[in-house]
Amino acid sequence: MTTKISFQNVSKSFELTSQNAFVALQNLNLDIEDGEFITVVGPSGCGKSTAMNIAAGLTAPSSGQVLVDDVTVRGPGPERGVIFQQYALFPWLTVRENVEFGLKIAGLPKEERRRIADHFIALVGLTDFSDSLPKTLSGGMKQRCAIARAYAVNPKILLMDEPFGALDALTRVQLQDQLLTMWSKERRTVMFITHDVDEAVYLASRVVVMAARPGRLYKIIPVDLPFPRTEEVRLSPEFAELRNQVWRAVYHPASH
Ligand SMILES: Nc1ncnc2c1ncn2[C@@H]1O[C@H](COP(=O)(O)OP(=O)(O)OP(=O)(O)O)[C@@H](O)[C@H]1O
Repeated sequence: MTTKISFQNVSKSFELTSQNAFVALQNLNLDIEDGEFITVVGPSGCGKSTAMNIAAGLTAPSSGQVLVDDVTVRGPGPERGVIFQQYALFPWLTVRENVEFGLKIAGLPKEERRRIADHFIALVGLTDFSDSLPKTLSGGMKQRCAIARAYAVNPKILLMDEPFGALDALTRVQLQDQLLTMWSKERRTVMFITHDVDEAVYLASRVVVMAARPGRLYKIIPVDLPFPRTEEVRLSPEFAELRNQVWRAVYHPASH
């Protein structure tokens, strides 16, 4: 197995006053393997988004470094697709135009852009809405569009910060399944932040649990559940046991 993303002693402090700094992330060491799906959970303020933003190249670490394919991250790059909780679609572009956007920037010819966009729009189940504007879509549909757009440019890494956080429970479960289906076909490396312990266990091959004040890695819990993950897996005693284990690590870190 090869390491795709490597957090090496990554710390981040924010200056509050000239005398006072807040440590958002302390000495994070974490290797994510090529093609792995990891989820990151932890109490509010434990530095999950900070860690992801550093990997995305949107925030610089105060010390340490993140390597992607053995190269230090110094800014955003096309091999890393980022998806946030807020859909961040261009409101004046249709679903297809949104999905084609990155391909256009990359200079792909029109027919190829269209073929790739249509493929990913179909994968997320939005074919009938290809010509719709974002404002006419539900929250779940907007997020599907954002996922198709991120996938279309073929990033080897997907960094997802609570992408399903704003969605209702049913849409959320549907998008989890769609994401896993796409992941199993096109093995990207995924780092996925969530507050939802069930979601964390359902999606991941490893759950990374962080703790707060200062933000740090607390525990890594391997998820030895079979893929594809199905309703049967979700209802199994093994799933329940893992969920309890993650829950205890997140909410009662000192008690075990
Ligand atoms: N620009 C900033 N200036 C000062 N403090 C910041 C800044 N960005 C983040 N922080 C602080 O760093 C800590 C970690 O923030 P971060 O957003 O990474 O946490 P999180 O685990 O993603 O939280 P949540 O689950 O609530 O989204 C928080 O206490 C936050 O207030």
